[in-house]
Amino acid sequence: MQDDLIARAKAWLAEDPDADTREELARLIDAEDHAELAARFGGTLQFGTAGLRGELGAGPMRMNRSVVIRAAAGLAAYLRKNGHTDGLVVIGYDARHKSADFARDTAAVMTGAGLRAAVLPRPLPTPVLAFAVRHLGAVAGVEVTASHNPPRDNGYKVYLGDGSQIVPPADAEIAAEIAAVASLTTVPRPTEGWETLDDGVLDAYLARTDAVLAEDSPRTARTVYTAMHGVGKDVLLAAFARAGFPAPDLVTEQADPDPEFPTVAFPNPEEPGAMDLAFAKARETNPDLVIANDPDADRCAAAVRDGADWRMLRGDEVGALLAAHLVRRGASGTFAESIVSSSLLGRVAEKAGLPYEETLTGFKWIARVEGLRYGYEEALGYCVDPDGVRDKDGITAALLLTELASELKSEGRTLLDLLDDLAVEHGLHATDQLSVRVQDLSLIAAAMRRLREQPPTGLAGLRVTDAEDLTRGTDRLPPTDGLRYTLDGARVIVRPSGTEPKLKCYLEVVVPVAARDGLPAARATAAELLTALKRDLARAAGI
Ligand SMILES: O=P([O-])(O)O[C@H]1O[C@H](COP(=O)(O)O)[C@@H](O)[C@H](O)[C@H]1O
Ligand SMILES: [Mg+2]
Repeated sequence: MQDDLIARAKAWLAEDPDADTREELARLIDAEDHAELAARFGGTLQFGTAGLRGELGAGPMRMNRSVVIRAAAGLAAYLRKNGHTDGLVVIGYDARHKSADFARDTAAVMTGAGLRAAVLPRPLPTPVLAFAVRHLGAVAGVEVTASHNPPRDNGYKVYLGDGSQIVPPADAEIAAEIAAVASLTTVPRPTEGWETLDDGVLDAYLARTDAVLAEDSPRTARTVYTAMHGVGKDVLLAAFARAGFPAPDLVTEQADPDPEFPTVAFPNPEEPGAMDLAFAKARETNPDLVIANDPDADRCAAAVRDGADWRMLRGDEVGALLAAHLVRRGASGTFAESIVSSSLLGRVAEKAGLPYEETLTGFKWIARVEGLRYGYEEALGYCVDPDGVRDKDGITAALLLTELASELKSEGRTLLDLLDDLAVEHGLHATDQLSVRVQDLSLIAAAMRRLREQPPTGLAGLRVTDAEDLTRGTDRLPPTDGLRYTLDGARVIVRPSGTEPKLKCYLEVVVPVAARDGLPAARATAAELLTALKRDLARAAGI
């Protein structure tokens, strides 16, 4: 067994084109570090919520040049089998460690497979790549990014010609082609022959952002903006200037790309502390709104002044605000969200007489909803212009939210006032998340098992009226590893993250509100219920 492990590691090492990972692997082999080798050679990275994602390092369970070359070769084989023998593959990348190398390897493999490859001119937001796929008539797209993951991670998002990320069965078919790549020596990798795109594609993306805003809407809201050490700044500033918004005040320490993300523990606006510098700036400049992108700028977070200080809006709050704004503007088409997001969107759509759909987690699902006009997920993702970008887009979401803030400002109101309106109209929909990061992935499986073996019959004093195991799928949803509990006035979903070593529990309580003056009491009740739900759920899951 252990000899086999060493043999596999040596075979991998012999083909590894990257001096960094070669050195790392040679050290592990010399040290006969079986535990580390088993962790790296115990399987292969699989497509998750958003493509491949994992820690940088040597071996098939890590992100590295060998894994990327195999992934690209598998994708090329899949495209060729599906009749795209000389189609265009467009490739984007963020500013993480190795991202540019992985993009170049992908272009080389596509070129070697007889496809045409075009690489974006520099590190750019993921939505620019998603836009470029359809704009350029590509048969596929790849974005090298690990989004908001820690600095040591990287990843690989795969899009097909419809501009959306892959879903079953394409992901399994591509995975089978990847598994069939026996040796890197069978993968031709020319050193040239692909195109590096110029700024034309970015100009076209920016021109398209015009479609997001109403022609004569007010553009007065002042903002503070952080790019979270990622690639969003230049494109966001260009889009804001084009729209005629005041230039955002930048969180300068986080404005430019830095693969070490030095000022934050995790470059994710959802994580505690990530917004500290943005809040400090906001206390100085007192804007109408604080906006953050995640490092690949497909997420958009927002914060507002609430009483004496600033507070983050939850993804579900921003999701409802944007929906209400689009409804006020007379939008038509389907509103959609993932099942882990707030049920308030369904209420808003219903009231407006608009079709509404629920999907599994991830924009690979939301973006495919037929007739989609607006889609969002609680993880700070919003698709506000599906004809432009069939994925979440942190730039256009920021534009639309800033337009809404401007419009409310012109009425002497704020985003919080609009949230109050929604609560009075539809009941207070309060959400929270219990998210547990683990070192040892088996803890997540153990928690899921425990919940399956001993399903809770009540949580936070509320009765569980329905317990669904989503691995069986439902009449509307394909199978997924998740559990959903319906309670009297609450809903809980538990699932393993598909992008990070985390167990995520999504909580929602709905508290009726008779009139505006009942809001503070409703908020207090909701907060208590959410706290109790977290406590009882953690106990039931043993986490
Ligand atoms: O990382 P990003 O910004 O691309 O975001 C990715 O991960 C999020 C969290 O997924 P999970 O809960 O499985 O970790 C998903 O909601 C999103 O659709 C996906 O694109
Ligand atoms: Mg992202």
